[in-house]
Amino acid sequence: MPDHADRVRRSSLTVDSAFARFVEAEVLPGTAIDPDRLWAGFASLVERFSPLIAEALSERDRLQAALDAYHRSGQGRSGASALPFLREIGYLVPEPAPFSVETSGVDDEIARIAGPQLVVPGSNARYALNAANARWGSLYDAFYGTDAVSETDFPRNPGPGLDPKRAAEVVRRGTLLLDECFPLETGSHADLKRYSVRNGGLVLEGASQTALRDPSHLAGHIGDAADPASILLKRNGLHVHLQFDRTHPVGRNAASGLSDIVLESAVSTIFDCEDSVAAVDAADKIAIYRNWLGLMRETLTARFEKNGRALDRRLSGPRRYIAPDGGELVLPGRSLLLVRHVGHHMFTDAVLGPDGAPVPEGLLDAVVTVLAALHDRASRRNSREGSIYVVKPKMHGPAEVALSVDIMGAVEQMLDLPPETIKLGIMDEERRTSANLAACIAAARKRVVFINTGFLDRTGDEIHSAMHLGPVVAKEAMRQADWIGAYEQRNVAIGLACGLSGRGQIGKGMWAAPDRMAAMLAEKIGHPRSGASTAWVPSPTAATLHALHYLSVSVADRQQALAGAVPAPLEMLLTPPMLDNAKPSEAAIARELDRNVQSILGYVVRWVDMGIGCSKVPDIDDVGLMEDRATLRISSQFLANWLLHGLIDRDAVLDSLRRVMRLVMRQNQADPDYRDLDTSEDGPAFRAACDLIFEGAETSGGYTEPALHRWRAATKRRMAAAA
Ligand SMILES: CC(=O)SCCNC(=O)CCNC(=O)[C@H](O)C(C)(C)COP(=O)(O)OP(=O)(O)OC[C@H]1O[C@@H](n2cnc3c(N)ncnc32)[C@H](O)[C@@H]1OP(=O)(O)O
Ligand SMILES: O=CC(=O)O
Ligand SMILES: [Mg+2]
Repeated sequence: MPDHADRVRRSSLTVDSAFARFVEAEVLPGTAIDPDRLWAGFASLVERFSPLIAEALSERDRLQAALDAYHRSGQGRSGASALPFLREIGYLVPEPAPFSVETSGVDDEIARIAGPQLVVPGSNARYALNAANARWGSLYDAFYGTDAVSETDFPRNPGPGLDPKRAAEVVRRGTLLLDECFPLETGSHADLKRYSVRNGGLVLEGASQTALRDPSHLAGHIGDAADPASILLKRNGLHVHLQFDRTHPVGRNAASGLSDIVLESAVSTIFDCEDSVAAVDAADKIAIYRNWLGLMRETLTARFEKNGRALDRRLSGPRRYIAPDGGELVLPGRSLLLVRHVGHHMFTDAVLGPDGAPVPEGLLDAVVTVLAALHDRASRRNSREGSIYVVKPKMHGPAEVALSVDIMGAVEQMLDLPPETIKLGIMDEERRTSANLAACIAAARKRVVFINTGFLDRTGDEIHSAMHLGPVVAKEAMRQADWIGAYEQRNVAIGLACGLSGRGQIGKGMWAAPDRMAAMLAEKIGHPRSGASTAWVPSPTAATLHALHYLSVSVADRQQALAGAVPAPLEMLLTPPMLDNAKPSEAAIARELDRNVQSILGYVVRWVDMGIGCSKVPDIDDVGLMEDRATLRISSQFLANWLLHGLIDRDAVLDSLRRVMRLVMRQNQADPDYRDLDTSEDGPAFRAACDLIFEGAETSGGYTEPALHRWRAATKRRMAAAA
């Protein structure tokens, strides 16, 4: 039950006092909206949309119940056999007639420039600032600091200073990039002694004089044209900044003085209010909204200590160059920011509706984040087009997309914004959305700016959808299942058919192994090759490395080549990933159980006890994996499924939880905030993990929030009582 203490009345709403103060004293000033109008507008939004949201949620449950009954009767093992049934119950809607999206006022970062998309938990100001500034990143640092350059062949110097062999390899790899992407008429960039600019062209001096094979690759320079401090190159819409400094430890060993290669990296960034944060009450929501507001007002700063030094972080400014024609070229210093709201199924007691019930949290996200973005509409520093980019996750099918569109329209009216100022990113991460993707895009045709394969949630929903059909394949095998191949291919083919090329992004999912950059370099080039114009990365360093893929592959050319591609058959998409007769050995089952329990506990302990919504959690082999609510949904749904079908039993799960909790404690020992946590069996994290697994089959959508929120809120209450 929500706690009604310390609340104020606003219109027909009852609002947490601190929340009301935050909105009235921090968000509203500087906008033309006054508090009375805001709260009255929000109250009518709540009154209008709460019943519609409730209806959408019960439609989810109706369809899942119909699927469950169908599956219990043993039907639906192939997509082909299930199609008539899925049409009959309204799970599948008719395909729309061919159409093209009509979104206008879209910034180039979304519509035209293919490049990495970073995601950052909105609760962390230090990371959020870092993300906003991650538009540019040092390639040399990214190579030097990660396994992108082999740590076995070129070990890192444990002491201070650069290891010369590793540094030389970094430079060699940088030169390979330059030679591949900016080839010379003759020779290699490694041979050059001087880069200079003459008559708007790049003059390159080595043993002899040479030039860029494609002179249009030169985009600008900084400093004296005869001996520039920097040269700016451009390929496939992305800029590459060559930094020259003959006093720098790297530059002094390079004949040309090249000391770094700085890549345009995170072209866009998603500020996340959803799966990477732990926000269970008004205080948590305020902290996240305050960071977003600070970004929109350009006032956000963070002070922190790193390597024994106090550091202040603030937003970077634009970068200025002399263009080849002698004019000034100003490039954004920051990533274009989008904001991800929570899904329709979330409610928050930061505000209580006229009936005293928590309001739909998505409505609060819509109003407060758009209100904060009004500050940017005045300065146009984030969106030069004056657009506001909202990413809406976990929508099930076109009716829910239409509902989001109506909510955005109502928010625009309420805040006096021109229609369709708010653009919509559609996460294609629930099965009913993938299966009706064209209709989903059609429902948002004037606002849609991206579709993205959120394959992590999508995997969780795949398991939940088939919960009663039988045991599903293990997590690793899921990546090879038919449905996922069809899902990824269809997303691109349908996105292209709906005219997203040049108007919005077709995006791919997260690289969830933040320390495995060599593997990322090898695998994630598949994304631009598949025709996707962006893909998610977990960190600025990953953004810089993933940018190499877009420099190398022209997404525009790939999209042109793929135009008219036929989407993989719906039957394939809708064939569930069942184990069938291939029951794993007892040892394999035990390993899979421990592996998933490890992911769950490692993440949940930090969520419930420390309020950290996204963590790097060591897996059973000690590889740090990014865990968020979506990966938790997979692990918990997976175990719930094997439990339901008798591959594991309750005692085995409890035994694994007990053993793995000890391992998790050991893995976290170095974290000073961790030691005093309650990791006992009665502790909130253990119990949350139990709820996630034991109640997983019956939890609507297989979502993790009910258990996480319940136990985090209980922990916060206990901490408040003890304080
Ligand atoms: C399924 C989905 O919904 S995916 C989307 C949700 N997931 C995400 O948003 C993942 C975002 N990434 C993260 O949260 C983090 O990278 C984690 C939790 C995976 C790992 O975090 P850490 O263990 O702290 O990373 P690590 O110690 O390697 O690096 C920390 C440094 O990288 C920076 N960093 C790491 N991730 C990010 C990020 N996403 N944005 C900006 N900076 C980041 C930090 O600012 C820090 O640098 P600083 O000391 O200069 O501030
Ligand atoms: O939100 C992303 C996902 O994969 O889920
Ligand atoms: Mg997701």
